[in-house]
Order: sequence, then C-alpha cells, then structure tokens
Amino acid sequence: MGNTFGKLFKISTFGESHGLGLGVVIDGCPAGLTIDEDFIREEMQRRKPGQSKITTQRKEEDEFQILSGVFEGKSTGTPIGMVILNTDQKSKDYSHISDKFRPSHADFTYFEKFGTRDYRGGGRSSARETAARVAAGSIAKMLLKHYGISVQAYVSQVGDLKLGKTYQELDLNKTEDNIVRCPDQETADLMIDYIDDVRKSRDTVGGIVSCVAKGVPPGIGEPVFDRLHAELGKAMLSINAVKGFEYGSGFEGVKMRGSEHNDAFYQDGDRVRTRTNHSGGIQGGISNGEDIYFNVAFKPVATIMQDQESVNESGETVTVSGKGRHDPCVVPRAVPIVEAMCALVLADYILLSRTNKI
Ligand SMILES: Cc1cc2nc3c(=O)[nH]c(=O)nc-3n(C[C@H](O)[C@H](O)[C@H](O)COP(=O)(O)O)c2cc1C
Ligand SMILES: C=C(O[C@@H]1CC(C(=O)O)=C[C@@H](OP(=O)(O)O)[C@H]1O)C(=O)O
Repeated sequence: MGNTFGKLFKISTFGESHGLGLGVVIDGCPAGLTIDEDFIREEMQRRKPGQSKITTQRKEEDEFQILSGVFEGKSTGTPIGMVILNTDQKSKDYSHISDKFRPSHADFTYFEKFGTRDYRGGGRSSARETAARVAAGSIAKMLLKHYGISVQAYVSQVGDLKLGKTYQELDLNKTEDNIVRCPDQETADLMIDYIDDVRKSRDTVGGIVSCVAKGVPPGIGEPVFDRLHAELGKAMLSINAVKGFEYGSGFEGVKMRGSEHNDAFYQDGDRVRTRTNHSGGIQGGISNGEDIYFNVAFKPVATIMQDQESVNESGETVTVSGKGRHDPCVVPRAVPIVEAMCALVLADYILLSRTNKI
C-alpha cells in the first residue's frame, strides 16, 4: 500500500499526525553498525516543528524510542523498530474542515481513495510522517559513513529569491548556522525576511532544496528500471509538497550543445574521473564516482489563512480558511528530509551493489 520503501535496506513507516504516534521499521540494516542515538536526536531536531519563527508553531520534541534491533549500541541485523509519540496535537483546528476539502492538500484525494479519512492534521498525509523517515535516514547515514559517503542538503531558493551559487562555491558546514538553512548568510537573511513577510500576509511560498552526495564509488545503480537517479527521483517525489526533481545539468542542460555538455574523461592515478560533471555523477543509471547532486522543488504550503473556494463531502460549495499552526514555507525543515531520503536510497543501493559481481 505504498508505506514501504527500499529493496534491501527497507523501511516501512506508520502513523498519523494527530494519532498516538508514528514510527518506522527498518529491515535489512546489517549487523554490527554502531548506532549513535545522539546523532539520531540531532537529525530529529533539524526537522522538528516549532523550531523557529518561520516554521509551524506546533511544539514537538520528537523524542524517539528504539524498540528493537539494537543491542549494546550496535545493530543486531534484526528489524529496527522506532517510535515517536505525538504530544502537541490540536485537533480542534481541524473540526471546521472535518467534511470539507482544503484546496491542494490531500483531503479530497484521501477521501476519494479510502471513502473515509482522519481529517485531524491531515492524518497520514501530513508531513509529520517524515519524522519517521528522518529517524530511519539517520541510521542510513551511519551506514554510509562507514563507506565514506556523505550527504548534505541546503536551501538554494525561496520564492524567486535564488542563492545563485553552486555547491562548490559554498561552505556547506554553514548550512545549520541560520534558521532557513541556506549556507550563504546574506542570502539567508533575505530568505528569512521573505518568508516572514509572506507569513504575515497570511500566505505561503515554495522553494528549492539542493543536495550533494560525496564519496559514492563508481558502479552503484540498478538499470534499467531502477537506475540510481530514478530511485532518487522517486524518493524525492515521495516527500510531501514536492513538485520537481532534477539532477546534474537538469532542465538547464537542454540549452547546451553536446560538445559543451559531455563530461570528458581523464585518468587520475588509479581513478577514472571527468573534467566537468553535467551528468551529476550518474551515467546510465549507475554512479561514475563523481559527486551526485540534485535539486528538489517544493510548492507553496496548501493551508493558508485566507478564504478559499472549495466543496464539502456532499458536493456543496463552501468556503475554507486554514486555522492553527502551519509552515509558511517548508524548505527549512525539508533539508533533513531530503538528506534522509537520499541516504536511504544510497544505503540501499550500496548494499544491492554487493550482489553485482563475484
Ligand atoms: C516539512 C514539511 C512541512 C509541511 N507543512 C505543512 C503545513 O504546515 N501545512 C500544510 O498544509 N502543508 C504542509 N506541508 C505539505 C503537505 O504535507 C502536503 O502538501 C500534503 O500532504 C499534500 O501532498 P502534496 O502536496 O505532495 O500533493 C508540509 C510539507 C513538508 C515537506
Ligand atoms: C507536525 C508537523 O508538521 C505539520 C505538517 C502539516 C501538513 O499538513 O503536512 C500541517 C501542520 O500540522 P498541525 O496542524 O497538526 O500542526 C504542521 O504542523 C511535523 O512536521 O512534525
């Protein structure tokens, strides 16, 4: 039913935004991996709601519990179960839309599909579910660290305010220095004011999260249908509010000639490398050893504090206005989610690649 992701390093998430809690079962994590709970906690803090003036004001600490699969600080090879309890639901904020559909949220489509829905906080369609992904993604990151692979994302655009620098021109260690998670402080300040102004005008705005994975060895990917970039695309498009995915030269690449776009090969010691990296580190669905980089576009948040035309479950015309606590822009909190989904794909594909050759 679409709640499981991955082939060998496989996750299943469960839970709703206003239920008792949510969680994840990771099946396929190899035994012997040191599980650093402080690191999981840090990752959860980066995603949690209520973290700054430019996010939803719902206050969740997102404390997690590991129920299984870890003994004396190491994975045992058995399913790792993790839960996060909900503590600050305000379901009253949703009573007025219990039978009405918020434009561009998932109320109508969930109702059409299941014939019923947990309208409180959007139920399972809420981005609260991504807490479970970040918990799992932090364990995937620990596995990747073992293989010398890092994943770093950052905010590169809010509305029409673009960062205008490539990841090579930035110090990605500065991403956590500000609340919008843009590693360029000057642009970050503009983005924060932009989001705050939009919030004050009872509206929302979209943005772009860029991500780079370094240290991925050549040879990772499962063509033809499970090409590495196809799986990354699926992972990113499975995140709430995502509207677009591009990797390498992406949509801009169409403007170039082959003569400019081709990444010339050269031998660098014992490695084959490329002079440029328009391929985004992937050719034929398989990593070539260069950095893997991509952009993820997020739409403006659907729930706005303004009157909107809609219908109810009986098909009557109604007016809907958002209530309660919502993100004016999702990208600051989407950064750890993008990283988590990228780490899950890479952890899965690293394990899969070990079945490719004798
Ligand atoms: C980090 C994050 C926070 C979000 N916060 C909100 C929110 O506060 N209110 C809202 O209406 N949508 C929010 N969304 C988006 C909805 O979850 C999403 O639009 C909804 O599930 C419908 O799915 P779709 O937009 O992918 O079609 C958020 C998304 C992300 C990634
Ligand atoms: C709770 C989280 O974000 C929520 C995501 C969300 C949505 O519609 O996606 C709507 C809001 O839910 P609520 O009205 O219950 O506060 C956000 O606060 C979270 O990310 O943990």
